[in-house]
Amino acid sequence: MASLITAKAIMSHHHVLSSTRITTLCSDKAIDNQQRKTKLQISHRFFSRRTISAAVINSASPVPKKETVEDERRCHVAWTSVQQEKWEGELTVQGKIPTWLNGTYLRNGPGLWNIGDHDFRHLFDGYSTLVKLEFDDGRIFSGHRLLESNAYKAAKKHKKLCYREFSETPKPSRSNFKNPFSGVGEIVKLFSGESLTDNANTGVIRLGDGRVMCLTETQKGSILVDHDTLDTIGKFKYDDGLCDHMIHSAHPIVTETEMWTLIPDLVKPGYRVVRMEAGSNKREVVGRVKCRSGSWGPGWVHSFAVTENYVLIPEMPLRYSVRNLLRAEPTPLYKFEWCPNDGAFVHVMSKLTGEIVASVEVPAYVTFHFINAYEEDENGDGKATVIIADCCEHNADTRILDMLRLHTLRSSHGDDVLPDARIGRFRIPLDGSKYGKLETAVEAEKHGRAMDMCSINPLHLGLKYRYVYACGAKRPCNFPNALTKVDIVEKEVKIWHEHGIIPSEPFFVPRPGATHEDDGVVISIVSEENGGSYAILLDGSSFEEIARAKFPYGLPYGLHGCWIPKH
Ligand SMILES: CC(=O)/C=C/C=C(C)/C=C/C1=C(C)CCCC1(C)C
Ligand SMILES: CC(/C=C/C=O)=C\C=C\C=O
Ligand SMILES: [Fe+2]
Repeated sequence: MASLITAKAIMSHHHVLSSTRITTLCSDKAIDNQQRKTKLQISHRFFSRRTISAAVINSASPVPKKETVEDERRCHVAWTSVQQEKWEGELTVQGKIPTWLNGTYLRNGPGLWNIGDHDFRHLFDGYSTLVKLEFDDGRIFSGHRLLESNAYKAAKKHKKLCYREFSETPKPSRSNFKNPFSGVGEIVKLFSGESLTDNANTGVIRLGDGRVMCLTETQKGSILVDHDTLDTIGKFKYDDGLCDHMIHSAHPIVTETEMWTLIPDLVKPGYRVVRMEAGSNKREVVGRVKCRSGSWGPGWVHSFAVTENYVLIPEMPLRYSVRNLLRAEPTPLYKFEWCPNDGAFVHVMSKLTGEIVASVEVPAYVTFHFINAYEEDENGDGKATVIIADCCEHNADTRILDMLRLHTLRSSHGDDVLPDARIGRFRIPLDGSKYGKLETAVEAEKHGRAMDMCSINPLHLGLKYRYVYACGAKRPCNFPNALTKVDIVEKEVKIWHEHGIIPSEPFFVPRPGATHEDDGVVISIVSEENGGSYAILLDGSSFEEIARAKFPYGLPYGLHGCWIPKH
């Protein structure tokens, strides 16, 4: 079977699409490489020859020459760059989409890992690629598109890396090689934010006022998009003086009325807790917390949690490191360092007053993602005595960061090499105690000792809740390869898995009017071993398949998504 497929023209009330040639790569092993490259060049409108062939060979740097063909055969489409900048079309649905599900699921993630002659090293380096699934009366209109960040546009124009990505630093220009002051210049560019990426490849959120924004950990990587066309609208301009802090959490907490986020301070280690009203571009500082550890840098903060009345600020022992920030070549911990001897902490701030109401030392932990948090009133007098906060916890093992290197992900030999993870549950007393607890919420074996990329019913944000949807594992694996539903009250787990798949974050959408927490659907996009991919819809309660819709081409792994209801 040839690996070129033509997507038919599709017309609907607002979709007038031209016929688009699209390409799958890993599906047809027999096709001759050279022939394949030629076809790609013909069918491809956007990428340079080198970009295409690099994507075909799909090599992570550095890969010995003789390995490339083997690598290509082994390579999973999850770690294969998208083959064109955009595509749009209707997907054929198998099964039945619930009639109430009308709106758009938008997913962001790194989808292009090479530019010019340069192959990226880490999963988080890739250029942002948006994928949409528009549910319309039982039909699915889909598409993907690369985000037009300055980092991506510059890379395309100059055919090289131009900004600092998660693990990569652009090479100094030739004229700067012999310049003894170029090092100082690089430091200035780093600390002024000039050299930092705006490649907003981590998540996408819908603000309460309806604006849709892609995000990463650099503040300049806050980019507005049109969720229908996937067009890049432009930078989100924060109308406050807080951008000089350069970085923020990649996971703000958004409701219909407000957005909360954390801004780490690299100079005076601490975090600003900020709030922005829906409709505004101005973040207000609600409070500031100083880091407790004596180390130079604040703990890395990818995400955090809120309850009804409090903001939880994690201070992980995985800390920003000035030494590693200044290094051109990455270390196994990239921009961070592991400082367990300096302690691990969680701080709790009042949303109303900005006061710190608890600051406890906890056992060492490593987490990208907080799941949820809530207040508990143990005395039954209406006053919160303890805060419960759950996160995807990697057993205080920092190896997970380096496991997400593309070469490691691509060269899977069926070995069981994914480090164990669990649902870590913090208990943070509000009585002035010095210590908090960190326990395993549900026996990790039940979800294959993998746990990340979580979602909950958004109506339970900051409140007591029961169900976590996340990626788990069917071992052996080198990456989470199953979808899981965890009942954290009954401590039961449901698993959905098919051989050879890599599913992205299971995203829960509640049914309007539902009275049960798990009454809704779970959406995920699955990359298949044979080079294909499909969108899957699971029933939120039974966790069984309701419908699926195959893409006419393979899509890579993606990170986080959001739901934009149709009004
Ligand atoms: C994709 C994801 O989850 C995380 C992306 C993180 C990024 C792009 C971090 C970038 C950074 C720099 C370019 C230098 C300063 C530190 C840091 C925020 C890690
Ligand atoms: C994909 C991932 C971890 C998987 C490990 O089990 C973490 C992603 C973090 C960024 O959003
Ligand atoms: Fe994330």
